[in-house]
Amino acid sequence: MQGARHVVCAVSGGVDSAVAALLLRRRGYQVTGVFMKNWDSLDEHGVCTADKDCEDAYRVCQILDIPFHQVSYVKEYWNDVFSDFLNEYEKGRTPNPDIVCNKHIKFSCFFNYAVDNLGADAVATGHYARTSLEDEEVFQQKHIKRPEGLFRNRFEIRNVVKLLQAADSFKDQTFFLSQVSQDALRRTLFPLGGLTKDFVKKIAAENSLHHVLQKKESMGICFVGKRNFENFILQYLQPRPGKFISIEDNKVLGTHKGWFLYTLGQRAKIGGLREPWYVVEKDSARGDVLVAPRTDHPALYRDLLRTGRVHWVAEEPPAALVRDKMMECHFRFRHQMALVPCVLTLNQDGTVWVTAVKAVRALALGQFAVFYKGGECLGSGKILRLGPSAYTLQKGRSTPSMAVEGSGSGRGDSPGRGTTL
Ligand SMILES: Nc1ncnc2c1ncn2[C@@H]1O[C@H](COP(=O)(O)OP(=O)(O)OP(=O)(O)O)[C@@H](O)[C@H]1O
Repeated sequence: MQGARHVVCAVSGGVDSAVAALLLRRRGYQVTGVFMKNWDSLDEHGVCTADKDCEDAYRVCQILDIPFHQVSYVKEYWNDVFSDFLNEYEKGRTPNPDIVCNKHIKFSCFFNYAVDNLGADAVATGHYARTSLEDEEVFQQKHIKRPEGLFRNRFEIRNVVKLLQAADSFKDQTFFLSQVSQDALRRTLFPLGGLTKDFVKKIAAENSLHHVLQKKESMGICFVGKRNFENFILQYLQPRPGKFISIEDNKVLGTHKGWFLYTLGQRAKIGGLREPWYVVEKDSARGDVLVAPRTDHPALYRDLLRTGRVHWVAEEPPAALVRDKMMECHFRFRHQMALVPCVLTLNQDGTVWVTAVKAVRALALGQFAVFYKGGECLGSGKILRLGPSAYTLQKGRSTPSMAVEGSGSGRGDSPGRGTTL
């Protein structure tokens, strides 16, 4: 009889991956923990947080009595994630480095290392997500003792694997996994997919994993940490001074150090003004940031966008979308925002138009539109073009974000509702 199957678990030093590794051990797998060092600098207090996290990850592996490895993807992270992050900001977009990191680092570099160097049968992470395979396996294990060979079939039979939302819908992290490849997903376990965060913490407490329980949840962009975003980004991008301009009367209200410091919907602090103003447009060509006087200003609401080429997790693209050229589903463009019903229209170049049933606040170029249908995360595409806001339509003017960008040039296709962009 063969030995237990080998699962390499990404252990970050946090509670989720610690419990993921613990559960895998309990399921009888041979587990190895790997810590990835992706960012190599000091935090706002001059402490290298990666070193502290690595120590915590090492302790997790000691407590669980599993082998520990550390790998450095500092160079890969810089080239594939951080450079993209800076480029996107320079273009006036709002990037999502966590989605890009999962695609290029965790589910590519780490996945390949685990399989090729450590001989893993599968990898695992502490993400709150599920796959269609996971469900099948649970079902099979309920009725029969897992025979040898079942595990092998699980990874070798070329069934399409779906990415499914976690049972804990508040913690669901499929948004961040929406660009993961089918090959990696096929060999990935998400042991926390059926659990709530509270339950995960309880398991950690009951199993001597107190040191990871005390850590704070990772929030925001990991490499920025608690630092002031403006100070952080200005270490890497040259200031590009420009004007704050009121969208209502084109009045110049003040100056800023660079449009890349602002995201749509964000409150802009304009020197000397006490009343709040909100960013509604960025004109990277002129360097201006257009602002509106209310957080719910109609200039912030749009119901139409176009993505770049969509990455479909399971079906490339969904058969119904190919057949009908249109498909109803839901989307979100920020983690944990409520899902928005929408209609997708497929273009020949693999991009899609997304028409939301009602206008949503603060859609921004560069964010990912992530698509869902019936609990399944279908995939995502980067937002490269926005439709007009009700306000701009009413005023009869075009805005910078409506300009053609990158792929998705709008050649001869339309969202199918008579909108002209
Ligand atoms: N530096 C790292 N080294 C190894 N694995 C990592 C690292 N960072 C993240 N991961 C993996 O990715 C998963 C999701 O990470 P993320 O930071 O988004 O979530 P989290 O809820 O804070 O997870 P955790 O509590 O395990 O830190 C982690 O559970 C872990 O499996």
